[in-house]
Amino acid sequence: MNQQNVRNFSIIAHIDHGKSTLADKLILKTGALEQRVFKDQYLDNMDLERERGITIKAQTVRLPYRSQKGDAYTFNMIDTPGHVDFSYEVSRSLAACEGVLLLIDASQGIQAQTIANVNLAMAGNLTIIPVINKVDLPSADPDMVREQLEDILQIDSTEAILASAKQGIGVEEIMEAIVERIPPPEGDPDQPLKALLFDAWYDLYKGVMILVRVVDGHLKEGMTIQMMATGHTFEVEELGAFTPVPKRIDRLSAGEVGFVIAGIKKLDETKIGDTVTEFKNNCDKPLPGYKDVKPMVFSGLYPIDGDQYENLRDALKKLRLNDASFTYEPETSAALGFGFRCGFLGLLHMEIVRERLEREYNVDLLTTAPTVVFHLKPEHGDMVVIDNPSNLKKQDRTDTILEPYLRGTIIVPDEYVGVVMNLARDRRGIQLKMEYLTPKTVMLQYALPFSEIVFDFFDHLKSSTKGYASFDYEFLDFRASDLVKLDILFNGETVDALSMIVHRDKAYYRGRELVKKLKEQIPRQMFEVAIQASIGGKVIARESVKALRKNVLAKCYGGDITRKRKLLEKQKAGKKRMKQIGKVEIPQEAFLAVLRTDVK
Ligand SMILES: Nc1nc2c(ncn2[C@@H]2O[C@H](COP(=O)(O)OP(=O)(O)OP(=O)(O)O)[C@@H](O)[C@H]2O)c(=O)[nH]1
Repeated sequence: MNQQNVRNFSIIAHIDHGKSTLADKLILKTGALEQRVFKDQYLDNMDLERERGITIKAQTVRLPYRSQKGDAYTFNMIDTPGHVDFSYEVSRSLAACEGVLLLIDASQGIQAQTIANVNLAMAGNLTIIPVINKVDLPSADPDMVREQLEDILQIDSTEAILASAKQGIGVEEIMEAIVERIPPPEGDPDQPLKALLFDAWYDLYKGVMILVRVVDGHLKEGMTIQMMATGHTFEVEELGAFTPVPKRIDRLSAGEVGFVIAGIKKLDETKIGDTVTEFKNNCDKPLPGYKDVKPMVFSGLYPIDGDQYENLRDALKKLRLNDASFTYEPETSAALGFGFRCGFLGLLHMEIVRERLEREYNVDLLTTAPTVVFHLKPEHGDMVVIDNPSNLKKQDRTDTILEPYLRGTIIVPDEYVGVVMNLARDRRGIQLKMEYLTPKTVMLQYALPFSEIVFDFFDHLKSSTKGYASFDYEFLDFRASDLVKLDILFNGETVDALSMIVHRDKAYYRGRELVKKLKEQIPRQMFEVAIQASIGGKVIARESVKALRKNVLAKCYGGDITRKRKLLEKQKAGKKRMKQIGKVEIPQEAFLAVLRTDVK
């Protein structure tokens, strides 16, 4: 394909503004896939994505398009995820594009992630085609969105296309705009190969597959390639593109996007953001690459049944092949035995990993309460990373504990400004900025401790603003805070997996709330269970669960042995998600009780 007739673009939007629906329509309209084989949201092919209706992993498809003037084009379309946990995938995708379709819901208008994504696109000097979507809705207000485009994003609103991805309105116009407005890729086909590796995953049948955008030169089968950051060399076995079904092609030229299979055994041998070049005919210098993504939220994963430890290790290894953004390493807990400490990008990411492990690899898991990562700086000596509160052993007065802060951006109608300010203050937020975007819409920016927002901030924000607020965040820095370790004891024994690090001013409140919630979660046992919260050895709260003897067999008068067995089986199943700690049996829910306590 002539380089002049290639268009590489992404669709960016706030969550639920209709990216996947539009992507589907583009696939259908270009005739890449027949209606017969088409399933809604074709690109969301992971089961979980389909069930939750969200896009997790960015997908790329190559689409043929014949313009109204009759010329043939190739579109490379990259669908991007909308949730803030996965925003690193967005910036990755954008580096492979010359333009974006900026989708805005006509009834909701510009939201926090719209702004974050536009900033990324502008930083990458990409052409932006604004699309006002969902114009079919009775509540659609395209004029309001046009005004916002001008006022908030400084984008010429006459360029906006009115569309309904659902009903197929405006799709032709969008495809023509892609041809007319997005420039073809630059790059010199006669230079040595220079390609950006922007995604990689492990395919059960084909092994590691990498997705590249060729900048200069070309790739062809049989070529020996070299990864510039790692130095590894491989021979190209197969090249192809998703159309959306994988299709083999023998050459990828400057400006094109496609996948490469090159006998790469482990995902670790590839580095996303790396530059791929030809071995012995290297390009002069690598492309700028990406910042490494670091997990922000940590939690312990333990097999319910200790015998499943090796299975869990295997499952984690396999899953990591497909998701390099999550990390794991073995850890032991006095309470829970052998397990793994895992790092995630955020809570949604954590839930997804947990579900995939249980569903795809069939291991029953116990998850401990998530925590953010802290830095401990002793007066003398090196900084220690604390990704598990129980590792914070003894605190010296001279120790400094630092916690991660985020820059949170909130956009709300002006009548909710007071409510948002109160909420941010309760969460130790420091206001950085307040700006009227339009006479009725306000943007507030706060420096917020991550630990204060990780669990329930967004829910509170949504409910206190009747759903009108939108929120986006990015990592800011680590700051010293007055933090203490809160321990939980059952009958005098500390349960390390329940420890947490909290701000001193909130420690009493959190301790009291947590023991109350735990009391609700712990089933009555044959003896009384005392639940205590303590800080530095001093007990600050206590509740107790009264003793009870639950005799399931009492109901079985007579000697019906099958019935008796059934009841015992039932009781055993009920215990599945219990963990024996000392003499006390603790259900999974108890470990997550902290998620149900108000952070305030
Ligand atoms: N009425 C109407 N609904 C739409 C339109 N486009 C999308 N929707 C609906 O909006 C919801 C979200 O659409 P998606 O395409 O999943 O949104 P998304 O932006 O891809 O969401 P994420 O992948 O989770 O970021 C779905 O229920 C769609 O059916 C439209 O033009 N009109």
